[in-house]
Amino acid sequence: MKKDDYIPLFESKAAGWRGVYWFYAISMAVSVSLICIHRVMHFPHQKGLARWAWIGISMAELWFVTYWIITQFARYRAVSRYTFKDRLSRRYEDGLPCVDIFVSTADPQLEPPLMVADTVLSLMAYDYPPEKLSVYLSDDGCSDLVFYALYEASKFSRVWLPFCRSFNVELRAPNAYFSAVKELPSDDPSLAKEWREVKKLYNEMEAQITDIMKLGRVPDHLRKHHKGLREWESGVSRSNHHTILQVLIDGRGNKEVDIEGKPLPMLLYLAREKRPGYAHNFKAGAMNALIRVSSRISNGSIILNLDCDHYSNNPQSVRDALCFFMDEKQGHNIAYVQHPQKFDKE
Ligand SMILES: O=c1ccn([C@@H]2O[C@H](COP(=O)(O)OP(=O)(O)O[C@H]3O[C@H](CO)[C@@H](O)[C@H](O)[C@H]3O)[C@@H](O)[C@H]2O)c(=O)[nH]1
Ligand SMILES: [Mn+2]
Repeated sequence: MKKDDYIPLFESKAAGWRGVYWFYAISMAVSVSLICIHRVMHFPHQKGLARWAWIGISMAELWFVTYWIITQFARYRAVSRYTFKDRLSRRYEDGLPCVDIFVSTADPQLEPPLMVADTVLSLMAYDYPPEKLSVYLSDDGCSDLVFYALYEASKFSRVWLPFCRSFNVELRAPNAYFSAVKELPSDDPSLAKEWREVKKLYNEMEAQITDIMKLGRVPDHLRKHHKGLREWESGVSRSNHHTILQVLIDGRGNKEVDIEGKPLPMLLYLAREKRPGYAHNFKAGAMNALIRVSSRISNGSIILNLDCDHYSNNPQSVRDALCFFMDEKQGHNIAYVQHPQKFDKE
């Protein structure tokens, strides 16, 4: 590409509402200056407690002002960023990089396995070539309940991914989708039929996972469903166990397909080895373990990291991030992209 031919994959524009920010910043700066003048004018000339109090108050104010100035560095030139995914697709659709997605969970009571399954499904359903996508779940709680939920999610993905694709579903976490779309979304008979079937299967999965949670264990008749559950037969406890690594969907060779015959992304479960007396370093330790494991399996050049309670509400998120990394001019300076977070109201 010649120098002048450069057409960016993203652009940054000054964020809106800058006038409000400058009004706030300037009025704050003026107020702070007035406080300083006031302090100097009221210096207590007599030694004693009043002077020490003056010194204490002035020091505290000085530190607050210093902290405030530092925080303004991140705010005074706020920008909004816009990506051009159509350009990304035109230039790189056949050469898109492999992406490894890391999700972490740590406690099936605090982070319900059904929620973990929803999050994982929203990631598997990204609008991205499935053979280039691998989803890894790290379970620091080392729970067979979580493993079973992931197994159910792997089965449900075979209908959920084609459904999202065919009807261009925006919210690809099934729970969020079915909470938002409570009635039949249109009178198109093919959509109506498929919607009912997919919702029925989702409700079955939900019931199955809710039942095992109530029971507190995976019952024997379900343990037969996946050989991975045998890993829990040898006295595994949360803080003392061997490594459990299970491939639920092996994306290699496009052997595993959805109900439309399209390949599925890879899906893996990892409970890293834990022994008493060793520091495991919480989420950071889990991410390190996933980097080591994924480097031997899919070794994607891009890593996307989410907590299990952060489902993806935009199927284009991976492509958005790639617009930053793959921009010919500015991409070399970018190592990290943070997506905005939204919080669902309870
Ligand atoms: O031993 C642990 C403890 C936690 N986690 C996971 O780490 C994530 C964050 O932990 P949590 O206790 O839920 O922290 P939050 O305050 O909810 O999360 C915020 O704060 C964390 C710590 O700064 C960041 O890592 C998160 O991305 C950020 O959303 C969750 O997915 C956990 O499952 C583990 O994998 N192993
Ligand atoms: Mn959390």
